[in-house]
Amino acid sequence: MDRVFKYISRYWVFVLMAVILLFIQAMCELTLPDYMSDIINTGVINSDINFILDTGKKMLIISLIGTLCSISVGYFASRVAARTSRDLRSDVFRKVQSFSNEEFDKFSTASLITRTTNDITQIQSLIVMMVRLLFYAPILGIGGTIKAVSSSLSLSRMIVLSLIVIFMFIIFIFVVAMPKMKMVQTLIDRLNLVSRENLEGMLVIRAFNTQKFEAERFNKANKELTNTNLFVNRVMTIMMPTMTLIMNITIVLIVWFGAKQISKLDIDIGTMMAFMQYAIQIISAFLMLSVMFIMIPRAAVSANRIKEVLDMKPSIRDKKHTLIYDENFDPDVEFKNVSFTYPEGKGHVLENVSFTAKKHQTTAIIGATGCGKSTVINLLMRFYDVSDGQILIDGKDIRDVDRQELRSKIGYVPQKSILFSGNIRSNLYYADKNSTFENIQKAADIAQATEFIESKPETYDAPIAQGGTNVSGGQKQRLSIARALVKNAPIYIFDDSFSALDLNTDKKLRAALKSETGDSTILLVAQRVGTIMNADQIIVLDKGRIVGKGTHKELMKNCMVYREIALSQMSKEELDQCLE
Ligand SMILES: Nc1ncnc2c1ncn2[C@@H]1O[C@H](COP(=O)(O)OP(=O)(O)OP(=O)(O)O)[C@@H](O)[C@H]1O
Repeated sequence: MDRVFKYISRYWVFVLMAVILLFIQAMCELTLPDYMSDIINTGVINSDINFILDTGKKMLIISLIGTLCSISVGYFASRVAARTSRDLRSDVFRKVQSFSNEEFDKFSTASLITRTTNDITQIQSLIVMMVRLLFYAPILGIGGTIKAVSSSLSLSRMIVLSLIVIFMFIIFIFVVAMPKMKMVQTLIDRLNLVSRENLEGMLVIRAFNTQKFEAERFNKANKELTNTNLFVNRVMTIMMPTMTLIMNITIVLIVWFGAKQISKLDIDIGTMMAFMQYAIQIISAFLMLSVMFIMIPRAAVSANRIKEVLDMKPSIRDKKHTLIYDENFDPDVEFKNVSFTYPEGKGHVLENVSFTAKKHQTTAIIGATGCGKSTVINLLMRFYDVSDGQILIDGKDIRDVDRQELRSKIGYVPQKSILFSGNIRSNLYYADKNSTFENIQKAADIAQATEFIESKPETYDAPIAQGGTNVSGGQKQRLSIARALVKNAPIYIFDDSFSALDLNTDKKLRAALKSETGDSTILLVAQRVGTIMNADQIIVLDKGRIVGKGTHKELMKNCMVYREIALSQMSKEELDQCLE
């Protein structure tokens, strides 16, 4: 919670205003019973209507001031809470953006969403309560106690008794409900996770007819959350009526003992009436504090979850003094004895990988699934850092270079094409918002996307749905290739980016790429031999090790793994034909 208090302290002026107003409000509340006592003792007993009306007017004005203060406090409390949660949300968002893949692997996406939304809402509700009650309740409670004791010490014992009972009851509630309250956020995480998987995997779920299984999975998560919430709410539901009951019993006891004292002429009726109101104020103050202290642990769990995100040190960070590439940038990429193990993984995924991808050349990487092709790309993009060895670009270790600078030199097409909601134009300008439309058109041309873009009535303004669900897999790939090409980067990475293209488009695209991006270094990961066989250099990976390096012809002669892959996809005659 201390982290949250730091955020709140930015708005100390509003908090101070609220505290001043709360003080005035509490003072107003505390003086009202005195006037009530005067009305009874002087006005009612002496049948003095004018006194009753005058005092009534004063009470009305005091009530009005109290109400105005209360409204203003509500305004300040909401302002502090809303601004604090806005700051928290943007800091969490910014932090998450700085995460490398390692941190994403640690927190699930569902959990990060719950932390940014639901957890911060919990804190926001607590802040509103805290600003309103944390100062008000003690002022009211202490003020009420002073007034009650000074009006009747003997009746004050009733209040002490009642507070002891309430205190024990609250401890009971605390012990019973707290463990469940703390579980709620984790259960929301779980429900989010199942919902996300269900919505994202809807097609697979339908294809495999697993709706029933998924419904059961969802119901289980939903039921657990509902039951926990129900339990907590039931406990909270019995809390208020029980408290009211205790308060009413206290009032009855005050009236009973008070009546006896009135008959003995120890106190007058007005004092007893005022005392009753003080008792209500003291008990209410106690109730307000208890409700707040019950809310605090749940919000503390949320605050802790947010702190975990904010305190997470990204495993990949730029060095204090980073290098910048100059205008003589040489886009040669060199892997020098690179080995890599995933943070949560066991054993090397890449072992002693060394090769150089030269400018003006296409370097292809091929190998069986899971052999480490995408890992090579992930390391080059610095989504992860190498465990051993070095990756050099322009002769500089990429760990010494500013990450933004590094990535500005690379046009990257990921294995899974990702488009953003908007339209085709906004997705292509995503790479460079200052690009010219001619450049955009050229990129679309190279990516073989022009034909399908222009077949749409809105052409470049054709809408793209969230996740690019309203275009085909091949069209999505072409748009994401075009987006990378808009950058006019000195290095291009295509991570299995042609897999959804038909062979003809694949061929045309590669030809256009070669003629238009001739000066760049191209790294091409592929599963299809047809896609890479004309590359200047082919790296063959097998279980994270390089087992072959050379041109298609050379590898067909001297690399068994490559030959097996090639022959499993095409006949020898076809392969020879393709090369001619
Ligand atoms: N985030 C991760 N954490 C732990 N292990 C991982 C992670 N990502 C990949 N791996 C493992 O690393 C190995 C190499 O994965 P990689 O994605 O590089 O293979 P690939 O050759 O690109 O496969 P494909 O052709 O199927 O895309 C695999 O065994 C995979 O299970």
